[in-house]
Amino acid sequence: MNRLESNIKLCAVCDSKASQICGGCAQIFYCAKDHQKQHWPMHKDQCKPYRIVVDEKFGRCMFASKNLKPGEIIFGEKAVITGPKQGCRPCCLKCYVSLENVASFYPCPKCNFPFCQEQCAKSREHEAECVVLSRAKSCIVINDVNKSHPVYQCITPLRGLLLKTTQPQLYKEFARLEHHNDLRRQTDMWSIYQVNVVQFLRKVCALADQFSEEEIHAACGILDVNAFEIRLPGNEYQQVLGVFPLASMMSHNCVPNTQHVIDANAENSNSIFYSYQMTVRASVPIMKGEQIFTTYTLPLDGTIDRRAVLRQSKFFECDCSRCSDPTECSTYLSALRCPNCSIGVVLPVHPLDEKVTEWNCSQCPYTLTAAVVKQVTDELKEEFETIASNNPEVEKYEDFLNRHATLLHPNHFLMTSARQSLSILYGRDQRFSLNSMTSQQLERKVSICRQLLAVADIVEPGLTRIRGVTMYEMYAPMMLLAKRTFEDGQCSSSHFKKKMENVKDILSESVKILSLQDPASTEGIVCAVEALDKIQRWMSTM
Ligand SMILES: C[S@@+](CC[C@H](N)C(=O)[O-])C[C@H]1O[C@@H](n2cnc3c(N)ncnc32)[C@H](O)[C@@H]1O
Repeated sequence: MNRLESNIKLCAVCDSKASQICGGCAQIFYCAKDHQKQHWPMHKDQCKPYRIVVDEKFGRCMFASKNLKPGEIIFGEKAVITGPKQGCRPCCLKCYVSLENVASFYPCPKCNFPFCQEQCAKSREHEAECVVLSRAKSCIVINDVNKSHPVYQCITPLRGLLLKTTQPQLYKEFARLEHHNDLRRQTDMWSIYQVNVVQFLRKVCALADQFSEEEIHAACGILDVNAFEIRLPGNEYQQVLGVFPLASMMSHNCVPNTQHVIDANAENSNSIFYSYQMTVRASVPIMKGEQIFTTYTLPLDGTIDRRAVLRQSKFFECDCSRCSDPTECSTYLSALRCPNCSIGVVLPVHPLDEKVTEWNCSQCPYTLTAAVVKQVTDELKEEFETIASNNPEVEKYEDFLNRHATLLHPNHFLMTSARQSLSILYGRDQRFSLNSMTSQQLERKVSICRQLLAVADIVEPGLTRIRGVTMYEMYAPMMLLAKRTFEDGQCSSSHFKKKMENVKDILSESVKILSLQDPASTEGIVCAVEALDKIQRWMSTM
């Protein structure tokens, strides 16, 4: 039995009975503080609240090595590379601003790639790749900045590959990531990469002596399987990817227990891409020995869509408890309403066999085939997309909710998405500014936020961005409603005070959650903190 398994904990320095535990990893014990101090130089590299384990199902994965509280940092990590996402529109290769937002761009004199300004073209990030890309200068002609161009597909894999010579230690970390070449070989993407990346880099950029076809495909696969999307403030389209090798060790679960933020302005360090810093925190309590999960999909999507994304881009069949449950942990995010009895919900009998499963009503013999459910859902998705992409308006989403209330469960993912948009639009749409909204409309906004929270708290529980943002959206209409009823003499001052206490609690929680978010997106946090301060001062005078 080793030191960890024994019930009697021994000091890591002198083997005497220990009374203290290392607070960082909860794995090592000491008899006294001075021995802990003495041991730190040896221990610091191993002192982590997680461990990486190889598992038959998940491959390498991460487990908590101590109990973690919600909000506690599990690890922080800087990107080994960043780069444009596949299929992105033309963007600056340094700061990733979309070139459609740039009045006149600066073409790099050596390789012809367009940058938003000369300074970006001369950045260290572009040096090594420019040498390679300049060999293909004549092919790098980007005329239409509103349309994606295939030449952007090779940039991020090339950045990964070039680490081999520019930063061999980082290349080792990059290259050991999962690429699933054997499974990807059968896909359409493989043939696209073969032309746009492999042949382009080997033939046109003359890299055939440096990188085999297999190696270049592996770089493409590593990005598809592991890269995280980086949301840059003010950048409407998610165009940027970052590789964070340690964060890649987190497996997927459709109900994750972590949240991560990526700060795009972290201090520069030795890597040219190191300014992107990821921080991963526990979003709920995680017990020692529990697996640490992130999510590779959108938590508010339904099971069929989430499983399709995971199958196509991550090459596994998700069988987590949410995917296996027809009700999706009682959220009913994929459920339909029964048109036959009007009281039952129609759910898949075998949610993991989505292509063939029957969908049965919970109250009557009504049944639907998987094909019919798919057809109906696809049509509604298309309708929803049209609303979302063409100047989204309150009335259009409300109309969508009304028209499909007899067909879709109130929590169906399309209804929930409509509510998520409405939770923001009410109060922000010019025709629905908070002060001009009727009390009924304010109540509607609060009720939409509550319905959204009820679902989000199950599929993305704990201290999450969606909870912070939704609570922030709730506080102002609640405060206005309380004020209006008080001023109209419809509630006593003690009742009013109680309501305001409730508003303060909601805002405080929102501030607490949003403060854990990317410091670069401080706008919301500053507003929330200011509002909280105002309420607190105001209440102290009541
Ligand atoms: C980002 S990598 C995670 C690290 C990977 N396990 C490794 O050993 O490098 C994603 C891959 O891990 C595996 N994986 C992650 N979550 C999984 C899950 N819930 N079920 C099965 N496999 C999973 C899949 O092979 C997936 O393509």
